Amino acid sequence: MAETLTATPAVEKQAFRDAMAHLGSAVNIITTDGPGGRAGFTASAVCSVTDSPPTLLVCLNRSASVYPAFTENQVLCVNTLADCHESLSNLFGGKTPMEQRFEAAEWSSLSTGSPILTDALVSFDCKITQVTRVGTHDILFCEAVAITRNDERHGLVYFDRRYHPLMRQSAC
Ligand SMILES: NC(=O)c1ccc[n+]([C@@H]2O[C@H](COP(=O)([O-])OP(=O)(O)OC[C@H]3O[C@@H](n4cnc5c(N)ncnc54)[C@H](O)[C@@H]3O)[C@@H](O)[C@H]2O)c1
Ligand SMILES: Cc1cc2c(cc1C)N(C[C@H](O)[C@H](O)[C@H](O)COP(=O)(O)O)c1[nH]c(=O)[nH]c(=O)c1N2
Repeated sequence: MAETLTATPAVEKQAFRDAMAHLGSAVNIITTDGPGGRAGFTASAVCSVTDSPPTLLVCLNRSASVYPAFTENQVLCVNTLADCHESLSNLFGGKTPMEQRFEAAEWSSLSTGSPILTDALVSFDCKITQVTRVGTHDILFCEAVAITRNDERHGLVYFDRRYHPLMRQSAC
């Protein structure tokens, strides 16, 4: 007997989002620069994939205003935010004009030319090596070509739709 195909997902979008709000995650500003222009957005959908070659993934909504810049430049930097970066995260989280986003912090560059946030916890300067399309998002697989770290700062976590500082354990 033919199986009935249905467009209704087993879990509704809102139920999925409510559930995902229970997963704490680091907060990152993903930046790029190149022929497609300078752009940046806040992302929590970031994780390590493999260390050989050193690869992270970043999930980017194709409807975001920054999407064309990332696809054209093919490079990006994952700037992981510290506890002092809550307002910067909101600024890069949508709607604000691009110049205004970048004016709010200091930037340098490493290897690819993507903006490096000078006081980030860690910055992974990357080239995009592979892209997989899933639903509304593109999964960008990114190979790190340079890294800069700040080992003193405290972290920032997004959990339950709010920001929380994440303290380093002091040395004993
Ligand atoms: N992966 C993403 O695209 C993502 C992640 C976090 C937040 N956001 C956006 O930031 C804003 C505030 O988010 P919030 O966490 O305060 O409340 P929310 O209710 O919009 O989201 C709750 C959680 O659901 C997930 N989520 C939200 N939108 C998603 C999407 N389009 N695709 C996949 N997962 C998604 C995230 O894990 C998020 O933390 C919203 O506009 C949201 O869409 C997007
Ligand atoms: C805490 C938090 C976390 C995320 C986001 C927002 C916030 C506040 N946003 C949304 C993303 O930052 C926003 O869509 C972009 O800034 C693009 O917005 P404009 O289209 O330029 O207004 C987001 N978008 C995305 O494509 N992938 C992600 O992982 C996340 N994560």
